[in-house]
Amino acid sequence: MTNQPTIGVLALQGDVREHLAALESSGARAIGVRRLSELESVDGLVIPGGESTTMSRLLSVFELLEPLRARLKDGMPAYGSCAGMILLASEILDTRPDAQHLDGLDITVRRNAFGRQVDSFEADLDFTGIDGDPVRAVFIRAPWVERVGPGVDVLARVPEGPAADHIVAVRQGPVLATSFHPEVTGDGRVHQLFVDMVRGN
Ligand SMILES: NC(=O)CC[C@H](N)C(=O)O
Repeated sequence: MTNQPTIGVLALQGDVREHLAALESSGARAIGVRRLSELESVDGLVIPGGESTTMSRLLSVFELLEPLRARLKDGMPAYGSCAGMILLASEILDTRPDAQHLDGLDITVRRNAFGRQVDSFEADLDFTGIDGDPVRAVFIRAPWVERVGPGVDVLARVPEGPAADHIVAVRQGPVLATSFHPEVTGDGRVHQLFVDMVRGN
């Protein structure tokens, strides 16, 4: 890897373009990943928001599920946003029985967790590892994290309101996940954090 890492965005479904742009702004070379050769060529991978059960089905259809599990097991850096967080988890609550997951993070997530109170909302988060202003977080039918394993750092929680204290950002070694969508706010700091993680890997 040169100082400009190549970072893929899983491009089967979801808001791929926004992530590609945010990664490029953070100094990475960004490519969409739809096939095995593309997956093999990247130094790290973003799994975008979208719909986790659909994406899990498409991962099987495109024959990327096992290769992606293998790369994660091998230590490839990854960042999952919303549906991407769900896919990276080791356990998913409130999903379909046939939904697959990638086992890249030792966490239990609850899918559509905020939906019982409100589908979508925004909040300002204190985010460990990101200095300065709070991170404006946009949640869209988002999951939250109900359990973290021993090697997992909690980076952010909902600050107030009915869902206060629920975990919405975590990191385990080279794998980062957020319940929310930093690619839609124009604040590049979460992508910058991930690009720096890939550089440091
Ligand atoms: N914005 C999102 O990625 C929503 C995630 C979606 N609710 C799911 O279950 O996959």
